[in-house]
Amino acid sequence: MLSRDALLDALARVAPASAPGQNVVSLGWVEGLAWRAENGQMTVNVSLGVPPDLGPSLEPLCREAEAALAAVPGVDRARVVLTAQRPPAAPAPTTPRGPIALPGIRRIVGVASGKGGVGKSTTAVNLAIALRDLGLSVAMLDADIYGPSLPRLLGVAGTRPASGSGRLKPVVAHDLSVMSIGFLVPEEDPVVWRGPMVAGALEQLLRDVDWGEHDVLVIDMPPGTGDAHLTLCQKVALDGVAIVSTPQDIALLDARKGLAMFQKMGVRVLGFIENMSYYLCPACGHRDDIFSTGGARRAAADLGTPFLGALPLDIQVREGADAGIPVGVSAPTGPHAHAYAEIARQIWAALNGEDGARAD
Ligand SMILES: Nc1ncnc2c1ncn2[C@@H]1O[C@H](COP(=O)(O)OP(=O)(O)OP(=O)(O)O)[C@@H](O)[C@H]1O
Repeated sequence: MLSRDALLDALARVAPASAPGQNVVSLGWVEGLAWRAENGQMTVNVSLGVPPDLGPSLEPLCREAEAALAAVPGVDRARVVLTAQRPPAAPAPTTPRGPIALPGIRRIVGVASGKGGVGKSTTAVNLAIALRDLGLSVAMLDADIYGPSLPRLLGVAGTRPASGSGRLKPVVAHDLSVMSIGFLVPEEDPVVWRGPMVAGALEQLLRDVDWGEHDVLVIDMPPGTGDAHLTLCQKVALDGVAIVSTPQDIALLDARKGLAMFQKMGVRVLGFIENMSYYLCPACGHRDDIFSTGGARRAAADLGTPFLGALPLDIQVREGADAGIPVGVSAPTGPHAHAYAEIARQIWAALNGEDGARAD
């Protein structure tokens, strides 16, 4: 049985030349450590938070750490990534702002869209998986009270959360700690709540849940700009939001509205993500820009907002969503997982102020 101690012992043998007598564990560089079976192979994911100036010179150390971990009995594969260390003054491990305190959650990121059906929830789930694969401990809140989709997308529809000492425990799916109104209300019941009830339900999902300790909480926000957004922006210490859009003009118009709303609420917009951006033929690899790709990139440039990346329209993404096994889980080394990983890395860097951007 693999244990955290065995993995830390292996990492304690990895010593950077810049710090004689020390190792990556004693230096406090091990920020994320997670392991799980991927396609029958026990895979260990580690993120090392290193001083920003040392980053580029430490790639060989990463490979050394991967070799040390792979030598631990029971480990088939190891993946080690570097992230720049947070400044020591960062207020970890709690997020103090916002009236709803979530002690134990270090960073909170929202995934939003200006309109429905652009693939926001699918993107949020795959980003959460990609953050997990950076070695981070990840929780997810489905803030779509009217149309919760996380239970289905994560293959845990029909699960009832356990409760203990008056608080609900998140449901664990693919190593993510998840809460959704969909676990509490039968899926076929249309939720016909008025605004204040939505706000109340959301607050309960945040407050009355024993979230535990996590590096990041990913909130799948409802589409559009409504009551739930106001509640989340006012009551939760959002560190930033990413806005998902498709390349079509109409969706972008809505995305711009979303951007304006968050800016008005003083929530930092981390950037735009273009979903269903292009079509990659699975047979020949040909790329087809069916929707005149690049709209979100251009809009981001116009609006002075970062562009976080483009994701293909792909049947594997949809099939994974329908089956409750996100494509990042079923094909962790495939091109989709890679595209989500690139965006997740930028988001994590931005949340930790490593992109040079100022948190508003
Ligand atoms: N990149 C993609 N390639 C193929 N299909 C996708 C992709 N992204 C999402 N989809 C599919 O598009 C549909 C809508 O996705 P999803 O439910 O994630 O959208 P949404 O924006 O969250 O919708 P809503 O706001 O209405 O909840 C789903 O069938 C999903 O499988």
